[in-house]
Amino acid sequence: MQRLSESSIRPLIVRRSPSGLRGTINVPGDKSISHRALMFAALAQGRTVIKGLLEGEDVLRTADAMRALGATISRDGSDWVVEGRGVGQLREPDDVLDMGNSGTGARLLSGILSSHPFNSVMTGDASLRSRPMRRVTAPLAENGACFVTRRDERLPMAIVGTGAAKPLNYRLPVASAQVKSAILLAGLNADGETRVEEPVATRDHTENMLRHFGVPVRVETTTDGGRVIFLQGPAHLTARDVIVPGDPSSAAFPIVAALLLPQSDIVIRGIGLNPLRTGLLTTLRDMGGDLRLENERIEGGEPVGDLHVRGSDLRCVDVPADRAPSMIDEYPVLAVACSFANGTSRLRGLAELRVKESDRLAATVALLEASGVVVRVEGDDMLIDGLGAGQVPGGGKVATRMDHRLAMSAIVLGLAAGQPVDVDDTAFIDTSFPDFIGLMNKLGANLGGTADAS
Ligand SMILES: O=C(O)C1=C[C@@H](OP(=O)(O)O)[C@@H](O)[C@H](O)C1
Ligand SMILES: C=C(OP(=O)(O)O)C(=O)O
Repeated sequence: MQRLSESSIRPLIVRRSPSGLRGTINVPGDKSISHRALMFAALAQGRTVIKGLLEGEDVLRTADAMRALGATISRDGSDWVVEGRGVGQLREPDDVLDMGNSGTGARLLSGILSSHPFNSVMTGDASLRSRPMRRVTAPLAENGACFVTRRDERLPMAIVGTGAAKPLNYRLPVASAQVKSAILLAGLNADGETRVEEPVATRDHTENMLRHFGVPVRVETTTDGGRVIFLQGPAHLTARDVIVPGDPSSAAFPIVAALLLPQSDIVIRGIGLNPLRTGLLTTLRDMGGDLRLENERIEGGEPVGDLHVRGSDLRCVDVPADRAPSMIDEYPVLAVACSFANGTSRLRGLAELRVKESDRLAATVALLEASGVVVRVEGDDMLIDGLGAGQVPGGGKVATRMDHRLAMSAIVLGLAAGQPVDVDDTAFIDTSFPDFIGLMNKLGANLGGTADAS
């Protein structure tokens, strides 16, 4: 498969859409669930068939890593087939594991590698090499593994795993499903009970999928809305087929674009509706967005539905900090929606945005300011002075900083703004949403004005 290269850039000039968006689409498979499906299938005994796997760059890196660790992974039509090795049975990789742009791949894999008795080395692209790893290496080192990172706790890092991992008892200092999952994955090959406490509930795909693979996971809810997760190791995973729902974080882009363009009327089929992922839908409804769920059902153990979206006049919103984990990747595109709303919006508690593929707090401010929107940061909150439907001047040049969500947010902004928006590079969209531009064009977005690559 082709791999993203930091030197092949794809600029795009985005012009206002001539009409509203119309049509019915499916978005690609959920990225979080896709990473986990490959990892858990590799840790299971037997053969797992995965339907709807996201074939984005981030997930393909995870597939490569699990192959390097001894799993057999192949594509059969549109299905992916994994012959697993079993917990504790992965083998030492004979080369560096390159996780590309993916924080989820790197953090979750650290948990697996820490509790296997061999050595490995992990790296990533320039974006991933700038992201903090201490949040996983600090707790995981307590299970007996040893990590040698660069001096500032960044990748590349060497991991000396242990075959006699101690179970961890850890309270997360930040709301992070990646850290929670890394600890649970390490616990699969530890001797005894692993306990992870999260002060705010984060996406629970790891807990759900472990149960699906036959591992008893106990969850208690704390009085202040947090959760404690218990897992008994060593655990045995039995191969079970997986169906991956459409990614609500990817759906966010066509959803916001349709809301901002009058006369839009679209349906997105089969979106994952796990309640720990639907903060954006709640927020857009609070803003007056015309969003209707149809055909709600359970598929592959996760709630899914079809979402009907119509162009809407939006009003400003005040988003509480405790909603952040349920929409953490959606803030850049929500900020775009707020720019076209009436009144000043306040998005609270966004500290974690500073450590994503880019500093998304700074990058979102730059994205909006370049197109004539007044926006400011107060502590960890972002305040956006909305200009009203169709009133954002546009004309900005956007630096996407190796960040797929920024590139897609800039495209949504450009589709609804007055003047063309100049996006420096759209290549990283392939990490999570291959053919995003093709799908938007299918809805009538008319994204064609590619500038010359330089
Ligand atoms: O566990 C996961 O699959 C993810 C968790 C989130 O990261 P954090 O755990 O850092 O919040 C999210 O931003 C990321 O895109 C996917
Ligand atoms: C933060 C993201 O992903 P990751 O942490 O896996 O790089 C994202 O997809 O927005």
